[in-house]
Amino acid sequence: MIKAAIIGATGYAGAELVRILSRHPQVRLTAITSQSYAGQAFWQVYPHLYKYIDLTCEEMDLINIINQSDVIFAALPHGHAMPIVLEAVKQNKKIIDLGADFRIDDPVVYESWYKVTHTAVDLLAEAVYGLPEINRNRIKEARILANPGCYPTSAILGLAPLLARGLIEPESIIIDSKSGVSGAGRSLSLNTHYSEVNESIKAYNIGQHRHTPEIEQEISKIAGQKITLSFTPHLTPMIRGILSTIYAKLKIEALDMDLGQLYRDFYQEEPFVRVLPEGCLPRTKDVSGSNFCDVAVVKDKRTGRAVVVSAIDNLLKGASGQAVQNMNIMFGFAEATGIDDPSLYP
Ligand SMILES: NC(=O)C1=CN([C@@H]2O[C@H](COP(=O)(O)OP(=O)(O)OC[C@H]3O[C@@H](n4cnc5c(N)ncnc54)[C@H](OP(=O)(O)O)[C@@H]3O)[C@@H](O)[C@H]2O)C=CC1
Ligand SMILES: CC(=O)N[C@@H](CCC(=O)OP(=O)(O)O)C(=O)O
Repeated sequence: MIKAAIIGATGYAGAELVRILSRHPQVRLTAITSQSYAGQAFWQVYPHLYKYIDLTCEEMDLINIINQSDVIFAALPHGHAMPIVLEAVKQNKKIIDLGADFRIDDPVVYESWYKVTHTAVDLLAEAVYGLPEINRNRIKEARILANPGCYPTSAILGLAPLLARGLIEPESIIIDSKSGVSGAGRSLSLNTHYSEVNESIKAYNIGQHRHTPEIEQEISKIAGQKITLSFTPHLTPMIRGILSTIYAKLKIEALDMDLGQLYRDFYQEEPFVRVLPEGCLPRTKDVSGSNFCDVAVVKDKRTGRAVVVSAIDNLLKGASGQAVQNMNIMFGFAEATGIDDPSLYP
């Protein structure tokens, strides 16, 4: 049994961590923090978790919280994880950051996209990008785990088999992603309130979304060459889910290949990637509340393009489910412990 703390437990990602970890057989939750709800019982903030845990939200007393824990989850807005990671490393504890602060290898790239000064540059090289399907062996040894972004999870898992086999023209990649509104977090904002998002779909941040360098960095590693791509996110009137549709020009040698078989072989051993049978396409509805990433690949013979569709729940495989999957790997627990129930969401 390990002791876990969640910093930022009252956000959407943090609340999902509370829900999963409160039922995880190998974990005891020792502390949950909040900036605005300190002193309140957690269930008062999230009534659907009444009787799951009896912890009260507390202020971030970093040194003590880290001292009392074996693993710390940081679920804060980007720019806030650096002091937590520094203290966790000082106390030689494992830290899983759900934000973006340790995902980008190059601090200059991080600072230019996030407009935040990185204050723990010396630790960036140690951080492991936590996509188990790609980095499982490194995750086993990780002390600092950079949990991937939600859009990048759907994009990288969709592209990995084609890139690993060198079957697409790397500069031809276009990623078109649609997200539910919970991807923007719980804080109130004009862009995400009901009458702005309901019955409406819009593209945003074209060519300048912060997940672009993260996707490019990780798929470049898989391909073994530097890749630049087009990524367009969309906000859709649903609460959870991301559907990514990815287009890429196939190389000549791939035109006659069975791409579905390629994907099935690539993800054969993966507990959380489901390559759908031919003729079936992923839907956000089918992964909602689960840690699954559903994937399908279609060869568009007329244009010579591969069209890949992937679906995840942004709060689970795109955030907290994946964070627990990573924790399981880091501590040697069975990888699906606590996240193998497809009805996770009440
Ligand atoms: N939502 C999603 O789908 C995904 C989110 N992530 C990442 O996970 C992290 C958390 O996201 P999400 O849960 O959506 O965010 P929310 O806005 O829903 O929650 C943020 C949490 O951080 C706390 N917080 C906010 N500002 C501060 C601060 N200055 N100091 C201390 N605590 C603070 C909030 O406390 P309080 O409640 O008291 O205000 C809350 O607990 C982010 O980095 C996000 O990018 C990653 C993948 C997907
Ligand atoms: C719908 C929506 O607004 N989505 C968010 C996703 C960001 C997120 O959660 O990602 P990080 O973990 O990298 O901050 C956005 O586009 O900014």
